Amino acid sequence: MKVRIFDTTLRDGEQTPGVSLTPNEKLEIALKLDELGVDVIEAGSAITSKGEREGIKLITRENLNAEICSFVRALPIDIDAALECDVDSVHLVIPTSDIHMKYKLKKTPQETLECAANAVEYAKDHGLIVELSAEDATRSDVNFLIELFNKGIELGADRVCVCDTVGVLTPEKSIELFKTLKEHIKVPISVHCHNDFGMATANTVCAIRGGAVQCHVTVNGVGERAGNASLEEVVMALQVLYGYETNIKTEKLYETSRVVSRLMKLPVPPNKAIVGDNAFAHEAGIHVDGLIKNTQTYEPIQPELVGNRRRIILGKHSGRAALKYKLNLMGIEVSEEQLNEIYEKVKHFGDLGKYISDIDLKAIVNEVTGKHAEEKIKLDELTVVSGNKITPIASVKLHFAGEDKHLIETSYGVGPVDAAINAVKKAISGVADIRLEEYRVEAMSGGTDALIEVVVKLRRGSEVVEVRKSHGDIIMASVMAVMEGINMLL
Ligand SMILES: CC(=O)SCCNC(=O)CCNC(=O)[C@H](O)C(C)(C)COP(=O)(O)OP(=O)(O)OC[C@H]1O[C@@H](n2cnc3c(N)ncnc32)[C@H](O)[C@@H]1OP(=O)(O)O
Ligand SMILES: CC(=O)C(=O)O
Repeated sequence: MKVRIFDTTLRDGEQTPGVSLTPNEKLEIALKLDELGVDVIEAGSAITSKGEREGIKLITRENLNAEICSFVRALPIDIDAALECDVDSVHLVIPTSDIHMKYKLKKTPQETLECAANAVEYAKDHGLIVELSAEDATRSDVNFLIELFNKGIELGADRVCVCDTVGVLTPEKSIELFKTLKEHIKVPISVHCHNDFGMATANTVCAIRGGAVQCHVTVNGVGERAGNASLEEVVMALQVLYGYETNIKTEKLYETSRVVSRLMKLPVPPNKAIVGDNAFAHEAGIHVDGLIKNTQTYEPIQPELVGNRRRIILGKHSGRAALKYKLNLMGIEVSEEQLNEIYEKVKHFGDLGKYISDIDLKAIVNEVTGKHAEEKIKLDELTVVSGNKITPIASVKLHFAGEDKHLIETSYGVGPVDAAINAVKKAISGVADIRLEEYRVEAMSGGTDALIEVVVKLRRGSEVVEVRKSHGDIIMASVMAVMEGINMLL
């Protein structure tokens, strides 16, 4: 069976406290979602604001493959706002639990039912596809839920949706509830789960097993409070563990995750299933040994299937097989005796609480083999000028050891860090094509004099290095990290 994916990253996902997307950012995410293959894009809630409507309009103008939907309350004013944006469908929501009807809506169940019925009729009269959605459905009387859904269906609702608004569903209850609903509802049933108890993925998958045919999900599981069911988890669980099909091009999951993370300014936790940077990372020696022999020993799926990649990390838990593998990848040959010595040093640094980066490993190898890699390009001078009445400007003087020459370059930036890194990039542009793929500030203790840790990821062709540098000055930490990465790639 093929499950329809209704993506609500741009609506419920954008309700993540503190997140707000510009119209163009919404469009960028919508284009990625369409490429990914979602069936429905809930582009927003048209009544919310002028900017929200601008974003939805930008998306509807693209004529994407996905159905474009707006959230609406059961109110004509919301439906009119959605119509103004030219959406295909509305996610027409009405609360059905006693607590929501009594305290929030201030309506009796009968008045609520009439409110929903009028709204469905209004939306259908205006040519919209209607997904009639019961808010707080999982704390509602199931007979009332069925009555309300069937009233809506009578008036033309095309689909219905059961919302576990505060995430209190359990997998067992989910299967039972959807089995019951399927017996009484003759249109496609959708499920919308929240992650308050970390059960959103399990509850969504169980809803499908019970009889739902469409699920509401968000990229990276973003959303209100603890978030929504995560698109990547639900899709992969449905496909790999239960044998359902979806239209998702799974190899685009990782890149979609990173676009959403970047635009929403919400980092993806390293241990996030499927798209986390640790989802296919291994340190434990026994695991890495197994992986080298056959990746299936410690990976349920291949990282390429979801566009992620395998990472072998060296540290306290590493074994010799991992070390040999890493050295081999880096093109470093050592004797068995040197290997043992390097291995002991890796363990020693691990015991000190350190993780061994590629640079650390190279330094250890150099120490053991007596070869000292020279710094090919050295930062001689760095000057940065920034302030409230000046475009940040930086100049760097680099020393190229091999040719014994100096190069001075100047550049602007949006801030002093950007200006400094732009100046370095400009200076080395004639030497090698090295791109800065990722820049983040990872750890900051309190206080204006705190130590700043900067992480950069640089690429030269197919070679990628990640470097961390700490310094009390964020500009120095940033430039030192970039310079070290450049030297590694040269
Ligand atoms: C579970 C969910 O995720 S629901 C979706 C949540 N999304 C949003 O809230 C979108 C962003 N919201 C907004 O921009 C604003 O809340 C607006 C524009 C929708 C409304 O703003 P306001 O008119 O100032 O109303 P406010 O937000 O204070 O209160 C909500 C009103 O909608 C009513 N309402 C809530 N849900 C529904 C519904 N499904 N159908 C009909 N009316 C509803 C409430 O009863 C309340 O009405 P009242 O003012 O008569 O008491
Ligand atoms: C409609 C919705 O987003 C919810 O009930 O959670």
